[in-house]
Amino acid sequence: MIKARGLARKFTARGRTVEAVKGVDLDVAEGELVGFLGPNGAGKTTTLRMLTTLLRPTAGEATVGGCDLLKDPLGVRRRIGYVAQGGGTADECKVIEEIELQGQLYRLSKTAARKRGAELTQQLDLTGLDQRLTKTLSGGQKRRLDIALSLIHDPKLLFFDEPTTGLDPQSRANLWEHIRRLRTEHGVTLFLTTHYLDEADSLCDRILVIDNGEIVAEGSPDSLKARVSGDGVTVGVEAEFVARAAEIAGQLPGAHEVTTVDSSVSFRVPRGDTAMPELLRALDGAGIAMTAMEVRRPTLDDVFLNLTGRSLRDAEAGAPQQPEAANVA
Ligand SMILES: Nc1ncnc2c1ncn2[C@@H]1O[C@H](COP(=O)(O)OP(=O)(O)OP(=O)(O)O)[C@@H](O)[C@H]1O
Repeated sequence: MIKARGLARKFTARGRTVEAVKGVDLDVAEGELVGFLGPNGAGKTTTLRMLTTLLRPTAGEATVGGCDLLKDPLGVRRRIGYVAQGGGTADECKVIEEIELQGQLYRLSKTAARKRGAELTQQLDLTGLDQRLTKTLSGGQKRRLDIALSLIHDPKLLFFDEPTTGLDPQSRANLWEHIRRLRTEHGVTLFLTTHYLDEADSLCDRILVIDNGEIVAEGSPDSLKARVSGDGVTVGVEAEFVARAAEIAGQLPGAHEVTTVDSSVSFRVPRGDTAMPELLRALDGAGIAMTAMEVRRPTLDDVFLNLTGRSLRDAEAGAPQQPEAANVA
């Protein structure tokens, strides 16, 4: 569905050049739900705007929905839907007017737009809201309307920029369900950007981690977590046996970062669930009783920390500000 090679974009503002995206390669297969995760300013939106023809790359090439991005941008636009970060509805428009207008943009007749609009409003739990002004919708309803509008021409590939930014936890969970259903019930391939770790973790089959305009890791949430940091294990033993228990833990395959505090030993192993029985047996053999145990799966923040030396949250705080003016294509 998406194949990009060396996609890059520079911006020049006030004599300063920002390399927003530095030669990104990416592949998304039909039916995948792929997340583009990175802190503010990492280059997510710029990549998305290039892939959706809104911004011309300064280098690289891509095919999107089977069409060449540079040679056939119209073909790309016909095959994709795009939900922008802030949405695109006008406050004073009624829901039905937005749907009809969107249909017209894709050359649907008024009747066809209404028919498709009715299907989409039902699918996205917006039934009965046709006559409401969009400014009266809740954040979640507005976001679902943005999705409905992006699907009016029945695209099989949907780009979604920061789907749940600004939504309360309940609306976020509800929107995640709708996004999942787009894939499972309607066969839509989804490519979304997010800086929320839990969103990428819970929603996506595969995650591309981007930092400073470069992809620094890629994989399923579980494989990323397993590959980069391993599980954290803490076991409690009687204080007099701590040193010996630490020695035993350190001999487990792949064990690293072994530390002790009072009567507990902490370490990391590739798979905590399989290491625990082995550790239990070894401690038992040495006559040491385990008094407590805890296995913690690593988070995507551990992954980011391992890759970049910064936590994703710190990276957010230190994100560069966007210059005031730029030569947008
Ligand atoms: N029009 C522009 N002019 C100048 N610089 C820009 C422009 N658009 C983006 N940038 C810069 O390019 C870099 C990447 O920005 P981009 O918006 O792609 O990041 P992002 O990962 O989507 O961030 P966010 O999560 O905040 O949306 C940032 O340093 C940003 O300031």
